[in-house]
Amino acid sequence: MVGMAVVAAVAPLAVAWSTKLVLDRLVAGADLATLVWLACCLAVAGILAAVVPQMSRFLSTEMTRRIELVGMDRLFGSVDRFVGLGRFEDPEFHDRLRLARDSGRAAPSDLVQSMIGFGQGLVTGLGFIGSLATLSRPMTAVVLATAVPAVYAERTLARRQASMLWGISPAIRREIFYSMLLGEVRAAKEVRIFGIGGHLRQRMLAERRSANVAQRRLDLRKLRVQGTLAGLLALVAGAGLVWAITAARGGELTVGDVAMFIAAVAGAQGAVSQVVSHYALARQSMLMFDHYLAVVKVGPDLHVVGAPVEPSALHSGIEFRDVWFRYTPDHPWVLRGVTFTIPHARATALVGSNGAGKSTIIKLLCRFYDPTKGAILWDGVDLRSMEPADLRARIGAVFQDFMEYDLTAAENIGLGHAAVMADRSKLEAAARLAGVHETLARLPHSYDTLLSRMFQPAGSEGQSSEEDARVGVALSTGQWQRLALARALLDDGQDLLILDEPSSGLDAEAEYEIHTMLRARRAGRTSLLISHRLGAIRDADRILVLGDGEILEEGEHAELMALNGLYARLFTLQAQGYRDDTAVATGSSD
Ligand SMILES: Nc1ncnc2c1ncn2[C@@H]1O[C@H](COP(=O)(O)OP(=O)(O)OP(=O)(O)O)[C@@H](O)[C@H]1O
Repeated sequence: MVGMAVVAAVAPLAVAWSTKLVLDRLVAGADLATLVWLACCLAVAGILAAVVPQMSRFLSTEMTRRIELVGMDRLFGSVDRFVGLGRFEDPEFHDRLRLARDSGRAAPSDLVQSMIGFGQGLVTGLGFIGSLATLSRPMTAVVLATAVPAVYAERTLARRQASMLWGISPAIRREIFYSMLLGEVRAAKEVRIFGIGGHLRQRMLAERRSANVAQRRLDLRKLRVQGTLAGLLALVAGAGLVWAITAARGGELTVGDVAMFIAAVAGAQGAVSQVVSHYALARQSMLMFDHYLAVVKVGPDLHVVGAPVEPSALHSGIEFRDVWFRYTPDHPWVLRGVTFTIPHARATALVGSNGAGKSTIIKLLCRFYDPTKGAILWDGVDLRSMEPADLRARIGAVFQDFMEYDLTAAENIGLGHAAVMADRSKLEAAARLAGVHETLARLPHSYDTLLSRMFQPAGSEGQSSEEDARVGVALSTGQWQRLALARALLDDGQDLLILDEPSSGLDAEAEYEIHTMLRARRAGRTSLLISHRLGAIRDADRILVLGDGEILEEGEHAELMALNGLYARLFTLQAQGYRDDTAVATGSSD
């Protein structure tokens, strides 16, 4: 690209000088051979001037593609190294990530291109300025002087552009959110049943309008500044032309000199604008690249220790010791001095009303966050002294908001486990445990069927079987839930199995089956189960009742019933519901 830039920089100079020489020799009546030779030089310079920009355009897009790959790899490599969840919940981080993604793609190549363009403009500019200086020194000084306000103005505009882009980020983020709601299948049902499409569209447009206002304000400023500068340049060129024609008429300049003068003024001005605008682009790219660097170089999101302790296979239990937690200092306390133990080889259940803090306890257990006060101990060792990845390797989990991957059934269970993907028996065993094997085996391509909510793409009839395998099959919510369960059950050797509402989407029979399976599997293993269906957890070895961020009750089912507290009330309420229905059914059949 540098080579191309040198040729591209020199070619216009060669064209201008060849033109001048051709014209001067023509007027002086030179011989045909000289004229033809000069014309050939002019033609070659013209061809180079025409072709080189095309070639350098290809090279620059190729360079952009390659830089983009490196940039994306480093950016998302850094994001993947965030071990906690806190940053993902920070709106400012999302704005920065979006700008980092854009600038990581564009800024490095923009910077390289602007540096090359800068150098190219400098070479051409110096050539034309030198040529102009041979014709008129005052004119050269005037052309050079116009560069000073241009540099200042473009520098200011670049800074304003970068801060405007940061300023409109929240609006852009909200606009993206509304547009996703309008186009996403998951939101489509509610958008239609509640008729909120128009409202969301208006909100999306309002965000776009507010971003447009800021962009327009800057564009108008650019128009004023750049328009004034362009007018100034045209004025200088026009005045110079008047002088050149007058001088040629007075015999001071030849016809070739006039052609050279016109080319030199235009070339010098063009080169000055090129240098200035590339300088501005470079500056803006560097300012925007700060967002990329901010993400790539950001420190760890959770406390790290120099020499992490390897978590041992669990043999005693996990203890929450006076754990206090709030998501940020601006949020209220979610857990207030929670103390309890999840004993080894026992099934512990966590119950409590909505918002009591059950899922938060799980997030702390997986070390997605660290306690604000207090400690969580794995066989007596503080989780904060462990590498989160080592800890998580010992935990299997089904989250309440589990993921549905638009991938094949096999990948949905064994994603990331290359060995398991090759030997399907383990996959199938996990699927059988979760009660989803039959469903998956019946799919058109069995475990290799793509599971997708995006359904069949248009015009898929008559496609090859390879294409056919890419056609998605939709599962029901309960089936997806079983898949998530199979994913958690895949690794048999995990020390702790966490199940946050693992059966909320299942029918009664399936729930019974799954719970019988889990009960059998839990025996002798450490598990933590959250469920609002108290029938599902009544046989747990220990039930913890959480309320308002505190452990209110603790014990086995019978003990808690005898206590006649919150658990007993909730359990009786649920049981009552079933009994009433049974009574009605029995009564009617009688
Ligand atoms: N990421 C978050 N940022 C701030 N507050 C949060 C966050 N997640 C949860 N909360 C708050 O923490 C409290 C406990 O939430 P949590 O999800 O742990 O409750 P839960 O007991 O699991 O409820 P549910 O039974 O509805 O699943 C709630 O008041 C909730 O608003």
